[in-house]
Amino acid sequence: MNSLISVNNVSKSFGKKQVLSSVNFSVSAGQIVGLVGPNGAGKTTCLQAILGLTDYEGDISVLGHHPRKDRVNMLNDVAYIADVAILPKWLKVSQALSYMQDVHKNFNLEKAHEFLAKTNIALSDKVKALSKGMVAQLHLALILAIDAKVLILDEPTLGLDILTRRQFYTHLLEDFYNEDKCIVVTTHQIEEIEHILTDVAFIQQGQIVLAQSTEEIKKRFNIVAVANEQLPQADELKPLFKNSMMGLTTMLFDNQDKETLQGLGQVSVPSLADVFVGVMNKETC
Ligand SMILES: Nc1ncnc2c1ncn2[C@@H]1O[C@H](COP(=O)(O)OP(=O)(O)OP(=O)(O)O)[C@@H](O)[C@H]1O
Repeated sequence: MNSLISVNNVSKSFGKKQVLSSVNFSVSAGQIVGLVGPNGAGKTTCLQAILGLTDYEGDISVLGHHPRKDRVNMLNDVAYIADVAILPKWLKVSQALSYMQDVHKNFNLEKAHEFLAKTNIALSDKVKALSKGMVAQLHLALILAIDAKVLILDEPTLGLDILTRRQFYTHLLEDFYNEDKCIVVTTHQIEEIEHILTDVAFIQQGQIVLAQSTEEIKKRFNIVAVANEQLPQADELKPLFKNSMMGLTTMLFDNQDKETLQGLGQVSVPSLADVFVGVMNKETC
């Protein structure tokens, strides 16, 4: 597969505090990767290294460019949303569009107009007069109108209501994504983006603890609603996660034989959030 981003053995410290330790992963065309981890795990630092916004040890290549040494060329084909609230408040929507057209050679004004026409945002509106959700939509219009190969989204829907969050991801798939591009997205609301992810990378204390396609994850992990009389046998198989509620115990298993699990109770495919909780409770995976 055609690798658009490759991160090899990347480490990063702030003073004595190591926040990334030998991080390795790659992202190919067509992949939508969720970088998921608890608060302070190193997600933003990792994305900033990929974008050349912070220095690091190790090697990163984005579309063949070095993010620090060749940043200007790299940014022709990379788009980035860091935070929905960073557009200047005094800016008019029309000025934001002209600015993007002036500074970005791959910005398509017509596409931005088309996108904005689907919203309640007027070209004459100032950013300060827009609601948070509308600022996010404007931001998205500006970013999706860039014909970028790589899109990096760091918690792009933070603070937005559920309808706007859903709309955001729908637009992302319909108006930006195609098989020549890749997206890396961080979020704490994994259940909301699970359906769009092709791959996930779980990060914990600066280390990637699991990096796999969502398809492989669904095959590898199983949730079992364990019957009470089977609890001792189930415990022997060392579940990653165990939850008992109202007399019913559910357990998450990694790489266990399906038939054996079926003997313990009803087996189902876990959500990525279940797998995340299980993997985070385990030291290594
Ligand atoms: N500029 C900085 N100076 C010192 N420490 C920093 C700096 N930026 C981040 N850190 C530390 O690096 C670690 C990782 O932070 P980072 O922002 O990458 O985490 P995150 O996974 O994005 O967290 P969150 O989900 O809370 O946004 C944290 O312990 C944080 O305190």
